[in-house]
Amino acid sequence: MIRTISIRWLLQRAGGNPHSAWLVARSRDSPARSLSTTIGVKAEAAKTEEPVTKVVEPSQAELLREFSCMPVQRIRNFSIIAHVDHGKSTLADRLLELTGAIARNAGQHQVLDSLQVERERGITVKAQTASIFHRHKGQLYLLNLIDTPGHVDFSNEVSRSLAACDGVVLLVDACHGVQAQTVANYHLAKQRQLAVVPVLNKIDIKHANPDQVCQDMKLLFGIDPNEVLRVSAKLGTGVSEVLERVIETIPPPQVQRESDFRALIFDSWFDKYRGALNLIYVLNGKLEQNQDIQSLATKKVYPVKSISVLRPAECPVPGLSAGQVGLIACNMRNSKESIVGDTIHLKNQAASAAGSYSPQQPIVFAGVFPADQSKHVALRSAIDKMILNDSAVTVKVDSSPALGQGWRLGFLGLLHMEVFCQRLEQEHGAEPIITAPSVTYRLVLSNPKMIRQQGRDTMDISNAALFPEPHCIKEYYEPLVLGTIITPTDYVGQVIGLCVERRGLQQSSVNIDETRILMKYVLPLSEIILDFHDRLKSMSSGYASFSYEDHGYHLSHLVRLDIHLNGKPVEELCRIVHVSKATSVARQMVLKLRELIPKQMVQIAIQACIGSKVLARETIKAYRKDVTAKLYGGDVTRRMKLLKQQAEGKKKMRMFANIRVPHETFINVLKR
Ligand SMILES: Nc1nc2c(ncn2[C@@H]2O[C@H](COP(=O)(O)OP(=O)(O)OP(=O)(O)O)[C@@H](O)[C@H]2O)c(=O)[nH]1
Repeated sequence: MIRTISIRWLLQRAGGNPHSAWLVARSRDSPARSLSTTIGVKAEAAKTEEPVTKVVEPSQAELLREFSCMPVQRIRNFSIIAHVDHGKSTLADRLLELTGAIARNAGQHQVLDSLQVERERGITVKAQTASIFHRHKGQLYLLNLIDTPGHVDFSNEVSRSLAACDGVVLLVDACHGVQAQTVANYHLAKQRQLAVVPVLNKIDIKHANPDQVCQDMKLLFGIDPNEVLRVSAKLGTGVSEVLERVIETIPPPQVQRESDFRALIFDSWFDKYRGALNLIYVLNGKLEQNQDIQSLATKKVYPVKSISVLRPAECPVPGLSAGQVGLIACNMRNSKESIVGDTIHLKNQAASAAGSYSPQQPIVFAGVFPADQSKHVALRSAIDKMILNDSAVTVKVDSSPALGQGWRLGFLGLLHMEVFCQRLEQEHGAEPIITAPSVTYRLVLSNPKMIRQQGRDTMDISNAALFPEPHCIKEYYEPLVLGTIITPTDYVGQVIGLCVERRGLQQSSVNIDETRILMKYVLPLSEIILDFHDRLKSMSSGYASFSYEDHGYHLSHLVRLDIHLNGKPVEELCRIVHVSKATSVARQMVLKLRELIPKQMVQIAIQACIGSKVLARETIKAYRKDVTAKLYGGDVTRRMKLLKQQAEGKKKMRMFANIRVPHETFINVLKR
């Protein structure tokens, strides 16, 4: 006989506390008692002497009810951090499946990589949050999981995610071992004093070497090999132990429920109907719908229109308490109002800043202009919506005689820039022109007239078009980075060759084990932003890895390299380069442009120059229509006449030549 008990009735019997009712549901001492005090159970009784109690998983509605009254002690906030492709999103999938947040075998992979650009490129570019419930030793826990990106260009996403966490799952691929981004992310977590759960992934792969990787983790991070969990995120092996370890090792949030409401905005995005949505981490007190909140940065007041929790789909909840993560809509309109890193509190209550998160400083700058000035407003609105979702991008108004009004955007790397532009196109239908990206150089001016204009004797410049004449400059400085490279010893020669070619200076070299080496190099930032990572990967069959940190400015000698098409300078293509690289860069650029610019009705001369000195030149021949095709036999003079007419027509056309340069040329020309 199966009896199903009404949840409402059981809740009443348990004094309205679903959790205590749930606990009793698990006791199996007497059939009568279990039947009368159990929530969500079906009891199979009578058939056997020993009654069997079957616990049914709580429904979504019950879980959300649990959410509202979840004590802080049963909340864990953690991020999954790792090097690129070590399996973070796959592990997140398994955790979501295991906890019932998504259906098993739904055929969807990397569920949290929901952006089109993430699916197309197979990489995570945005950290994504999911609140999941898991029962451990009879108690239900709320786990806020954040899947972070692994690529160095999106490290801002990792830092902002860690601001809302008390611990991390440090995932390491059992085949590739510890990589440069593993080291960088581990130190980021340690700086914030977060608990670390070390996990080895991909143990199902035949040539995986988990013991060796554990030894490397011991050497580099001092992690005891016995503490390292071994899982296969793909097959699901050992994944439940990860959840158990998260609950046991990561401390509950250090928050106060009794004090006034205070929360950190750690992500935001734009919704067509509701405006800017803010993902918040509540540090103190409680927030409920229709309360008025105030931004600490702007002092503006907003009514809370809706509150929801991400599971990973949005589920409305009546309120959020300290320690919880949730999404609020409150009529904020743009990135000037919804600021990632800002603190919100209740209206007219004093509050201090909630978190120590501040976005990373961009290192690569590029001009972004509408292809047609009539699209200026649409592009501005698209950029504004995008920076709401990507707080690492900086925007300044810019203008160019050739391209009109636009913006100068700052990014964390070339991939970041490419992804941003791809998202502008895919998510907002904008197709801007992007100028050659550049780092910020520092110039000490010598010309008193220039100094008077600038008001100071140094000038920071990232736009090559504004590079002053050489006689105005006393000293040039360029930004450096301290790079960490981990490579198998087999490729050490090629990797050192690449670093030397990129003007790198070796600082140290340590053998991690017999097969791998960790090297530190000081490199000019301009030499690594474009294709250093790709070259490193391809020369080491994908095994070497690279991460970097700021290393200040260094004296240098720079020149401005101009590109002329049929004698006219193309401002978008001019670049600032080190003097020792000018000729080789000039040669590469003209050859690349010859490939990238399609043949047109006129001949195109491509020249790379410093001032009036031409360093390299290539020509793209014009299309030639076969005007003699219709002739059959006949006199040769007739043929000559037609060709002469064609040549005259072309001469005329060249005078009005308007060369079409495809949009993507401006980025692709820089890839070697
Ligand atoms: N054999 C095997 N493959 C795995 C395992 N976990 C992940 N993979 C594969 O590794 C690749 C990368 O997995 P992702 O989950 O996208 O890696 P990620 O760390 O999220 O990548 P980024 O976010 O771009 O840094 C995918 O092809 C996965 O199928 C595993 O346990 N075993």
